[in-house]
Amino acid sequence: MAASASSASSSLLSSRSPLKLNSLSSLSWKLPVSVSLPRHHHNQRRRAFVVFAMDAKPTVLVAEKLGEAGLDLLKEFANVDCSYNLSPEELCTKISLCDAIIVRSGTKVSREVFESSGGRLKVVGRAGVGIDNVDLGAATEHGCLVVNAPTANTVAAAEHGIALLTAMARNVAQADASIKAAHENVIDAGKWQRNKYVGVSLVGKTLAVMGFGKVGTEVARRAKGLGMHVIAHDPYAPADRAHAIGVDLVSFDEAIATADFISLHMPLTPATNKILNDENFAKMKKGVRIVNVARGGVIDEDALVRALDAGIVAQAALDVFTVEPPPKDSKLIQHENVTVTPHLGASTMEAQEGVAIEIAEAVVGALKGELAATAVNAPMVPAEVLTELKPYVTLSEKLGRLAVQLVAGGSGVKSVKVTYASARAPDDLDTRLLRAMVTKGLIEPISSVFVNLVNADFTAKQRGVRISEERVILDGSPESPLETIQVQIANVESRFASAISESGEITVEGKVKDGVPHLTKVGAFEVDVSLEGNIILCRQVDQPGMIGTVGSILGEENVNVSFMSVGRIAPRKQAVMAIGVDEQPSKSALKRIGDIPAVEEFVFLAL
Ligand SMILES: NC(=O)c1ccc[n+]([C@@H]2O[C@H](COP(=O)([O-])OP(=O)(O)OC[C@H]3O[C@@H](n4cnc5c(N)ncnc54)[C@H](O)[C@@H]3O)[C@@H](O)[C@H]2O)c1
Ligand SMILES: O=C(O)[C@H](O)COP(=O)(O)O
Repeated sequence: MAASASSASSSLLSSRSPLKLNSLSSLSWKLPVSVSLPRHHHNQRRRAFVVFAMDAKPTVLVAEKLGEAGLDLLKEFANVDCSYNLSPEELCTKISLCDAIIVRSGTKVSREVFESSGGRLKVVGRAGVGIDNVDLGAATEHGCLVVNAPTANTVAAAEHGIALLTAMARNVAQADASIKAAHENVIDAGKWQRNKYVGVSLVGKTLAVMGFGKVGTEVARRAKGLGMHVIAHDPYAPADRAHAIGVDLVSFDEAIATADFISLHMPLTPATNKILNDENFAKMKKGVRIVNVARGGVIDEDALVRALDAGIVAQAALDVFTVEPPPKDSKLIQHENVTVTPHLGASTMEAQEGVAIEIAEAVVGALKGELAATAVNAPMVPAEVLTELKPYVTLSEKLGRLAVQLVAGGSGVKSVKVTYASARAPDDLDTRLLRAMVTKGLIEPISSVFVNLVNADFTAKQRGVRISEERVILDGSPESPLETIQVQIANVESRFASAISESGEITVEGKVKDGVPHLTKVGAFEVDVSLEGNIILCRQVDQPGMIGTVGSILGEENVNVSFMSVGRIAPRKQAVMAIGVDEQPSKSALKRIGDIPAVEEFVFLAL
């Protein structure tokens, strides 16, 4: 084995300047075109997005109100059609005449929209962060680039969070409604209810910020200014960033149990879906107050009504809902201790101007054939490259997912190294897609960001995660593109100490066997388990009967085991058992495994 190669920090789209894919002149907009790539892209030809002949002005449909500065930018380059409140049918009719569309969260850009465009629609611009209203799969299938504006509304969302917090504490909305209702009834003195609307003070109270990202950080700063004691829970945020503004990062349970106020700022992911539920409301201080300007789905809304009725939650202030607009008969909306706004977090003049400029620049850039740094769906990768790399793409993403789940809360991920062992010459292996997929695996489980080849490096850089790559050049014939991929996270603690290698990093390694990605190494331990379903890792004293004992527990708990593999340092010393399971074991099943005397530590990892 000849050792290695270069270490390169992420460079693709490493700044916000777009990557220019092609020249504009003399090319037609009607079809994606081919452009030559440099040597390290195998001299293959790939399709770029949209290209216009200089004489043909594209048409941009602006389907929801957009700030003037953004409209002006668009008009310099395109015909702009501002048509608001289109019905789905009207949108489908109009779209066949448009090359790009710009929306906020109120317009559904569905599969039907892409189908109705007859191939003309090339760019969707989301003037905001969340892209849940755009069918990304359909966009990609139709070769349509989706871009968003992820940063311009952060402060607006934070300010709205603070507005809801203070208004809720002082019953502003309820008191206002009561006086107005009284005036409609020709001044009913009884409605001048100074005693009913006595509020609570914020100073000295504990605020738990759940999700210490862009918005959460700004909320924390502002709450400190109000004299609140601010704690935060975010398993993936670096503790030093929190300390820098006087905020302590704490566990989820500590945050919800000690808070007088809880403000939600995490993305809606499978892990955060209904994270505030009956079980967690029961752990809260009686009389806690809750603010949500993140996504409605992070709260189990029925459980919140129960918690309000039981007096566990004294008040809630909500900007977002599982279904928007919420049904008219919603008990939550009608609850007297609940204050609501119609998803207004991003709705300030300033944020909308900022978002408008951000999205107009991205859409114009995309129409010119540039890959925008805020693109959220995949550009087209040459079919030949994709076919060969497909299992390695899956392997890369899953190794990233495993590695980040092994990080202990509060550690913060800053330095990741990806090592590719291959007999291919470096020029014959384009690792951008693999690096992007490792990044996707690392970042998506902990964020609302959609990561792909276009935005992976940008996203990593924005989050302060440095991804370096190393090549180990193997002897032999390069039949397959890669032998192994290793992902290492440095300077972190692990939830599973055995995942730390001798050199001190969380280390996971895998390879593709018969087209299927396998995990082959965890820390210093060699294992072999196919990366399908989920995985339990257990460190134990190597002794007879362990596989049977763990297998029996999982069998009794109706959890199907797909693979089991044991890697050990030496007979009767320590061993790591990797168990592939189809279902997520219950808490009690995991506890039973943890209670086996020979088991020293274990962790469940979702793929
Ligand atoms: N109401 C609005 O109009 C409005 C406006 C902007 C953003 N938002 C929403 O606010 C939320 C935050 O946006 P952002 O721009 O700050 O995103 P962000 O990606 O910058 O921050 C999200 C943070 O949540 C953390 N996180 C992930 N999983 C977590 C978990 N299980 N527990 C605790 N923290 C977790 C991440 O580590 C990250 O630091 C998103 O849901 C976004 O859609 C709403
Ligand atoms: O995702 C976002 O950016 C916010 O939720 C704001 O959505 P809006 O643009 O519809 O106000």
